[in-house]
Amino acid sequence: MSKPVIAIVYHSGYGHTKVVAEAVLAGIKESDAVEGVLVPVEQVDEKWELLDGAAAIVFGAPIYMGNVSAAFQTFAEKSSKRWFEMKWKDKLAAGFVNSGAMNGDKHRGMEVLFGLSQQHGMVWVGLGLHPGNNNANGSPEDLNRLGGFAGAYAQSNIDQGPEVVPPATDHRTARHLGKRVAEATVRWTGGA
Ligand SMILES: Cc1cc2nc3c(=O)[nH]c(=O)nc-3n(C[C@H](O)[C@H](O)[C@H](O)COP(=O)(O)O)c2cc1C
Repeated sequence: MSKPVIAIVYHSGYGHTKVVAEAVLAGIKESDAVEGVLVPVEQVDEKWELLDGAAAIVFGAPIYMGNVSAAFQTFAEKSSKRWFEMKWKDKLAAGFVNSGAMNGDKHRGMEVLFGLSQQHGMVWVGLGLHPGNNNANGSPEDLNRLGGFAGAYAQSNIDQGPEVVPPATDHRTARHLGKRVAEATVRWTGGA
């Protein structure tokens, strides 16, 4: 039997959110029992069948003007064709967002990703971590330094390129999400 597929559907206008998507993929790849695939929204028209066959879909977007980017939202609207037949019902879902500001209205974007998953009848997997960087001994190096619960949050200084930001700590948090979704997928599907 083939391995359950976890697709990561993401948009990245300038490469920063792509780095986060790659970190999620690295976490998925820690498991031999599942297969991870990156799907940039620009390529989604060739990937609908792959998404229909996936066991889990992780959604990722940069925050533009306090919301997920328009390109991601275009993908979300195109996915309505799947919604009519409830093709994604009972797949696992998870999300990650990335923005320039520490807050930057990231959670608003995360709620859009969650809402998309619920429209499709999917089952949401959160981050499953305590917040880091929230006490006297805490540090920006902590896992989950931005203290998210619903998914993986990342922050990229707006004057630095994706080879520098988001920082390694956010890569680790995103990697944790990928690993968690892989483990959840094995439990949810009964494994390969
Ligand atoms: C059109 C536009 C709007 C943006 N709006 C926000 C915002 O509302 N909040 C924020 O924190 N950062 C905002 N940013 C910064 C981006 O979220 C940040 O640069 C992010 O790393 C871009 O990711 P990408 O390279 O994957 O596109 C905006 C950037 C652009 C280009």
